[in-house]
Amino acid sequence: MPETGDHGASIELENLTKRYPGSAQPAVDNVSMQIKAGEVVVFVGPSGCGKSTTLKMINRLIEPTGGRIRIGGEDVTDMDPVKLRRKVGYAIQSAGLFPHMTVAQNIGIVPKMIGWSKPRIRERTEELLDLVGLDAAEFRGRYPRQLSGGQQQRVGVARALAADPPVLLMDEPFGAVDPITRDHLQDELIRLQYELHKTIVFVTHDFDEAIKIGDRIAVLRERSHIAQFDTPEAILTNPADDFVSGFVGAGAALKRLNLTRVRDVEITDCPTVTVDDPLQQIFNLLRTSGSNEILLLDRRRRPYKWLRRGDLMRARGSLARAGTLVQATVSLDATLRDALEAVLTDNAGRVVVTGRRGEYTGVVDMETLINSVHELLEADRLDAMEHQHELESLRASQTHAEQEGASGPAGVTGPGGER
Ligand SMILES: Nc1ncnc2c1ncn2[C@@H]1O[C@H](COP(=O)(O)OP(=O)(O)OP(=O)(O)O)[C@@H](O)[C@H]1O
Repeated sequence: MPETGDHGASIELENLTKRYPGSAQPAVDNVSMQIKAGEVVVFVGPSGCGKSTTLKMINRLIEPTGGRIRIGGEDVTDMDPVKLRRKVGYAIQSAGLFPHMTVAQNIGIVPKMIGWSKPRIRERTEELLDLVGLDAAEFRGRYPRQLSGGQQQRVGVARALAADPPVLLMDEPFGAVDPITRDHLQDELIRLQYELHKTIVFVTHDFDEAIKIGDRIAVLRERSHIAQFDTPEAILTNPADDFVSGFVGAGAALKRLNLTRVRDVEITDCPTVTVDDPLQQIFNLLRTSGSNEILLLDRRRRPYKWLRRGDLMRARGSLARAGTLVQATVSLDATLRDALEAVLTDNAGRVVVTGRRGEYTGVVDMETLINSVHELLEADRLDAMEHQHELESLRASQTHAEQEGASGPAGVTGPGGER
C-alpha cells in the first residue's frame, strides 16, 4: 500500500485580490471560496480570466495584493513561502522537470530541501514511482529528455506529492499531452485520489476534463468572479446563467456519462478459462455454461481471447489459432463514456472490465449501460426539480419574512450560496 500519510486540508480564500503593477483592473478581484478537505475543485473559465493567478496565490508563487488564504484553518497569507510550499504540492503543464536532474533527483527535491535522510528519500521515490505507474528500476536514473510526455507528466505528479503535502495544486497539468495519454493520466489521477484523499485544486480550459475530475467545479468569468460553484451534476443539469450554459456546451446528456465510473454500474460475470486449462475442459464449459462464448485468460488472468464453439471446432486441438483477440478493455475507473465507446465499437456489444493490474474483473454490456444512463438522467432530473423546489420555498419564506417586517432566516444571503 502506498503511504497515505497526510490527507487533505481545507482551503479558504477570503476576498482574495491580485492587482498586477501597471494594470488598470485587478486580474483577480475579491474572490471568496471554501474548499473542503479531501475534495477536488476544478477552476474552468475563458483564457485570461485569472484561473492561474488565483491558483498561484494559494502557494504564494504570486503574492496577493489583498485578502487572506487559510489552509487547514491556519492563516498562511504571511507565512514564509518556503514553509508554505511543504504543505502544498504543485504540478504544471509540461511537468516542468529540471532537465539536468534524473527522475529520482527531480522527485527528491522537496524532501532533500526539508532535510530527509538519503534512504528515506530513496524509499519515498520508489513508492511514488510505483504510485504513478512507472517502474522504479527502469525510470529512476533517466533524464527527463528520455521520457515521453505522459511519463514526464507522471514524474511531475510524483514530484508534487513527494513530501506528502495535504494540498496539491495542478495548473493545466495534462494540457500538453495527446488526447489518449491525457485520458489515461486523468484516470490515474482519479485512482490516485481514491487512495490519497488530498485536497486538489486543478485548473483547466477543458470543461469535459473538469467534469471528469472535479468533485466540484468553479466556473470563473473575468477577474475570477465565480459564475457557479457546484457539483458537475448540478452544473450540467442546472446551469446558473447563460455564461455557464455557454461553457457547458452541447451534449449535456453525453457529458453526464463522464461522471459515472464503470465501478458504479452492474458488472456481470462471464464464463472464463485460462490458457493452462485442458481443451476438453474448455469444450465442456462451453457446452454446459449456457453461454455461446467464453473468455480465455492468460496466465496472469488478463483477458486474451473470446472463444465460441465453432472456433474450437476449427482450432483442431490448438488454442493458438482459435477465437478472437480481446481488443478493448476498460478499467474499473474508466468512465461510462469510455465503456460506451468500447461497447459500440465491439460487434458483440460488450466490453471486458479489468482491475488495476489488467486482470479480468467482469463484463459490461450494452443493456446495462443503457439502463444505467436512463437511471442517472432520471435521478438528475428529480434532483434538479427538488433543488428548484427548495429555492422556491426559500424565496417564499424570505418574502413572507420581509412582509412580516422581520429579517430573513439567519445566515441566508440569497439563493445559490456561493454563486
Ligand atoms: N505577471 C503579470 N503581469 C501583468 N499581468 C498579468 C501577469 N500575469 C497574468 N496577467 C494578466 O492577468 C490576467 C489573468 O491571467 P491568468 O494567467 O491568471 O489567466 P488564466 O485564466 O489562467 O488564463 P489562461 O487560461 O490563458 O492560462 C490576464 O489578463 C493576464 O494578462
